[in-house]
Formats: sequence, C-alpha cells, structure tokens
Amino acid sequence: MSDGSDRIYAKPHSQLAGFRFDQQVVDVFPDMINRSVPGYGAIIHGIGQIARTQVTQGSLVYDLGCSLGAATHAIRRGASAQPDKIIAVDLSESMIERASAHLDAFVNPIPVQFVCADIRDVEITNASLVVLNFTLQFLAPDDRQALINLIYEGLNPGGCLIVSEKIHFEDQSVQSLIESLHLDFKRANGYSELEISQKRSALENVLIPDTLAQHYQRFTKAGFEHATTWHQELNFCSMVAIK
Ligand SMILES: C[S@@+](CC[C@H](N)C(=O)[O-])C[C@H]1O[C@@H](n2cnc3c(N)ncnc32)[C@H](O)[C@@H]1O
Ligand SMILES: O=C(O)C(=O)C[C@]1(C(=O)O)C=C[C@@H](O)C=C1
Repeated sequence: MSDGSDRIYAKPHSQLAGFRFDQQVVDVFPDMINRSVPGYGAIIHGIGQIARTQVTQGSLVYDLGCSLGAATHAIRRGASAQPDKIIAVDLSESMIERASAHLDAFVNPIPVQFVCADIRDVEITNASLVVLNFTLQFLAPDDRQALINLIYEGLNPGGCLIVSEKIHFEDQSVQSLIESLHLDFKRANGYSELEISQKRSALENVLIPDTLAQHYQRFTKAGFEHATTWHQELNFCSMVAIK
C-alpha cells in the first residue's frame, strides 16, 4: 500500500517505459507534482482567484486533463457565480476513478461531471472558463493548435482560457541555467540523481515543451486578442488568454 510519496524512479528500471498516468502515478500524484513543479500550489490557488471574476452564472467550466481535480476544486472554492457545472476530463481511467471517488469529500454547490475521454474529442460550448493545467504539453505538437481553436470557439465573449505549461527557452544559455535551477528544485525536494535522470528519460518525447512565443502565436492564431503570463517560476508558467 502506497503512503503517497513518490518513489517511482527510486530504484533502477532495467527498461524505462515512457511516462504514463497509470495507477502507480495516481497513488503518488499530489506528492509528485508538488515536488516536481515549482509554483504548482500557487498556480492552483491563482486559478481559484481567476475563477472568482471569470466564472459566470449558467455557463460551463472545463478542466481539461484534470488528473485528481485540484484545479476543479480550486474553481469551486473560488467562483462567486454559479455555473451550470464543471466538466472535468481526463484520458486516464485511474485518475478519473480516484477523482470521482473523492468528489463527495469536497462539499460545494457547484456540480462536477468527471469524464474519461480524450480532450481532443470534447465539445466545448457556453464556456466562461477553460483550464489546461499542465496538460497541453502532453498532446502531440501538431494537435495543439486545433484544440486551442476549438476552445476559442466554445468560449463566451469575455471568457478565458488558462494554460499552465513547462516551457522551453530558445536561448541556450537561458535554457541551461533555468534547467539546472529546476534540477536543484527537485534535489531540494528529496529526489535523488537516479530518480531525476530516470524520470527525465521517461518524459522524453512524452512531455514536449513549447516556448512562450509558440504559445502566444497559437493564441493569436486561434483569435485571442488578449493574453499574458500571470505566473512563472523557473521553466513552469501559467498564461491566461481572454476572448
Ligand atoms: C500533469 S497532469 C495535469 C494536472 C492537473 N491538471 C492538476 O491541476 O493537478 C496531466 C494530465 O493530462 C492527462 N492527459 C494527457 N493527455 C490527455 C488527453 N489527450 N486527453 C485527456 N487527458 C489527457 C493525463 O492523463 C494527466 O492526468
Ligand atoms: O518536468 C518534469 O521533470 C516534471 O516532472 C514535470 C511534470 C509535469 O509538468 O506534469 C511531469 C509529470 C508529472 O505529472 C509531474 C510533473
């Protein structure tokens, strides 16, 4: 039985498979993401604050790639208007199972519908807020623009999209400096060199980061006229685009 601490890569793996959001990741996910992503807690808190003004009466809210629903619960706590519901989508059955099982522990009048599906197949409509919190980076790069276009079309006027991502820097010196600071962050959170290097290999070709410029170009191409980065810590940032 797991105590919730992430030791997935603590022992040498003879064959390293690509990273997957399976049951063993579900069992340690909160610990893993907090120890791996600088600013994760602040971003979840900020999503709740953005929800306070952005979520509108009778609209729909989408949490795409919801994992265990951390952003969903922040939105429920933060929203000051009553949306129809939050549609929280994830492709991992294990994630959706665990998120659904724990829903009743969070008492709140805003209904949540957990859906196990590919976010590329979800119909987005009447949306006041759409969240992609560290999800877009796992989609094939060629599929990213089409998803942002669909989200733009499904947002109500004034509606907003939050995209949090691991980012890559075009400038090699900046990339190496920030990357080494991120490795220090992981070490300071108790990950060994073996854990860090095995996780890095597992994420190769699975998590493909864009540059900030690529994100902004994508927003503009979809039709968004307003976008900014509202949070950044090292190579992890959160952007907001408003229709
Ligand atoms: C880093 S986690 C997201 C964390 C979560 N949003 C949070 O705030 O805690 C990425 C999630 O995206 C999901 N995912 C990746 N590709 C997906 C896709 N094509 N459709 C639906 N979910 C996807 C994974 O299963 C995983 O649970
Ligand atoms: O880039 C890394 O080293 C990570 O561990 C990042 C990351 C992410 O951004 O989603 C990858 C997988 C886990 O979900 C937790 C964190």
